[in-house]
Amino acid sequence: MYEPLTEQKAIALAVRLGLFGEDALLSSEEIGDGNLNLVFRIVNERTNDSIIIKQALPYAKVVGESWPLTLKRATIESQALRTFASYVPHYVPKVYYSDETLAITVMEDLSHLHIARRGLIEGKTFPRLSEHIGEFVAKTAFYTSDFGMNQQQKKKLVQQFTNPELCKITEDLVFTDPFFDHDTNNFEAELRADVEQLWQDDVLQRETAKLKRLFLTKADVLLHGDLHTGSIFASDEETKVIDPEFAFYGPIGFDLGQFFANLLLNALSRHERDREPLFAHIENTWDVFTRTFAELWRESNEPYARTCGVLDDIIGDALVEAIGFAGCEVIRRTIGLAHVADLDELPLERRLHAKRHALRLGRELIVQRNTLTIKDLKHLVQQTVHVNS
Ligand SMILES: Nc1ncnc2c1ncn2[C@@H]1O[C@H](COP(=O)(O)OP(=O)(O)O)[C@@H](O)[C@H]1O
Ligand SMILES: CSC[C@H]1O[C@H](OP(=O)(O)O)[C@H](O)[C@@H]1O
Repeated sequence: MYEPLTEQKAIALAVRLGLFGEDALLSSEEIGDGNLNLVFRIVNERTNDSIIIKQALPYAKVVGESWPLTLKRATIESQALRTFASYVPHYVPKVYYSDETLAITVMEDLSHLHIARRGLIEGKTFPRLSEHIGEFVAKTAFYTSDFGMNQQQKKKLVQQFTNPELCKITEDLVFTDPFFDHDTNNFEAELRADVEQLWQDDVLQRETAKLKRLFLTKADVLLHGDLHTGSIFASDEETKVIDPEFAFYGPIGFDLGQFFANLLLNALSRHERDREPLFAHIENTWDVFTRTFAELWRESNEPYARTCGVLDDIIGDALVEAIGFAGCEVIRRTIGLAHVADLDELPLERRLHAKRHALRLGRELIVQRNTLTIKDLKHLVQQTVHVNS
């Protein structure tokens, strides 16, 4: 039977599963700071060995029981971690155990690393973050695509990772609600005029509709589905991606777009002189992604993989998508239901300035996505900073 764990019940579960030695002295702490789930850290105080037990609640934690949410997301998460581990084991936590009924994933404790969002807010640079995320996205995308795996097998994976309830959250919170006067939106009263301008922007809405349609229909690759900087643990040497409960088959540019957007949001939270490391990470992620994907492409059994221009078309589409999806993420993290600490922790005047900037940047990313290069993102940030402010 499903029941939500408490700190004590999490210890009892760890003992029942035999995850520690018999003489272990266990302590437990609920450390979840995300929007949806419980996360318990269990430590053997005698040896300092530790594990993480993550449990889905039957509702969205950030809203409460009025927003019921499938427990199946825990199974999607553990299966996605295992699938990613078969391609990039060094970039995901080890999964020790999972249970569909209890909606739990027991995994490696990564507490020696920093959540990338918090580290970036504190000014850390994580020099290898972009190299690692570029490789993570390229390998998981290629090996789960029709170019990197048996195409019949891929159709089975598409079924396995059909994730309608979690996709619906993204369809609503990323692609729809922020672009209309919807009651999930949440923004400072001082931003109302800027937001109302956005709601009346027909060009923006038409382009966002195209991006939403891609998200709804384009089953390219197995995505993480929520690859923001709060879903990444990092240090100077290591990077680990967590929390793939939104995993599903979607457009190749989506994970890159989420990642770029959250780097851009952190850049906007900083003084102009301190933004360069974020732009460098964006450009390097893209370089590593394209180089790695192109190398893997040579392994493809698809006859069209050897047709001149096909790889360029895929990479070109990925960039246009990534820039457009980044624009949607920038806007929703500014005025939608789920914000980012990078902006929300700024003092009011700086916050309002950064959020107005984010709204303009998000719009231009969406509307101009077909003509921008990766290097243009930095210039776009510079161009959109002072307009009308
Ligand atoms: N494997 C892990 N090791 C250490 N801490 C973790 C691990 N997984 C999650 N956490 C902690 O729990 C927090 C919430 O986890 P997350 O998977 O993002 O939950 P949610 O799905 O609710 O967003 C993370 O920010 C991190 O502090
Ligand atoms: C009501 S869910 C809002 C938001 O939360 C998810 O993020 P996370 O679980 O990492 O905190 C996801 O981004 C959803 O859009």
